[in-house]
Amino acid sequence: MSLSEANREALIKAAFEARAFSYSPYSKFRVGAALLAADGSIIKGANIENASYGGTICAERTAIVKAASEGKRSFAGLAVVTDVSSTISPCGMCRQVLREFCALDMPILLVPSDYPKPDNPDFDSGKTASGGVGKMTKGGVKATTMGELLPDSFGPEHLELPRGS
Ligand SMILES: O=c1ccn([C@H]2C[C@H](O)[C@@H](CO)O2)c(=O)[nH]1
Ligand SMILES: [Zn+2]
Repeated sequence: MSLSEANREALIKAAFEARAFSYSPYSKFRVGAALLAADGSIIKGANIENASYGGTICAERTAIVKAASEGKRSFAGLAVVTDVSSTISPCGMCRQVLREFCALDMPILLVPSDYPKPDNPDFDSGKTASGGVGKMTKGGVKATTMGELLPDSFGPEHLELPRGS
């Protein structure tokens, strides 16, 4: 699976738009996520914090729960942007929640807050990002996939397996 250039740009723009609605008075760390659904629509989500702290919901889960609860359960890509210029990866809990609905080869774009970063030989090299999964791509975007972020994962298909007695 791969994203067209137009879809990639639309998804990145939507992630920035989503970030504007972050409710993050405690961490002051805004996050925006945008999911491209199989029907071509884009669903946005922001992190929504809570005075209890533990009730906080990340941007990625906001987006996927918004989508799934409106009947969209098949996706072609995800983009995530935060307030920092290094690329930030979804937390463990979000990876598992995304895994429920996203194919292992679904592209995930991790976008720096200063996107597009100026040209740099590494940014279009397709090199593996240092110290982790994914490839560096145009504008400083780290491109990875669901399966790279959550290898050897547990998913809905495993509940269909025959059970031992
Ligand atoms: O991938 C991430 C990482 C963090 N956060 C949120 C949760 C919390 O509101 C704030 C700080 O952890 O950032 C996200 O939304 N997505
Ligand atoms: Zn998360």
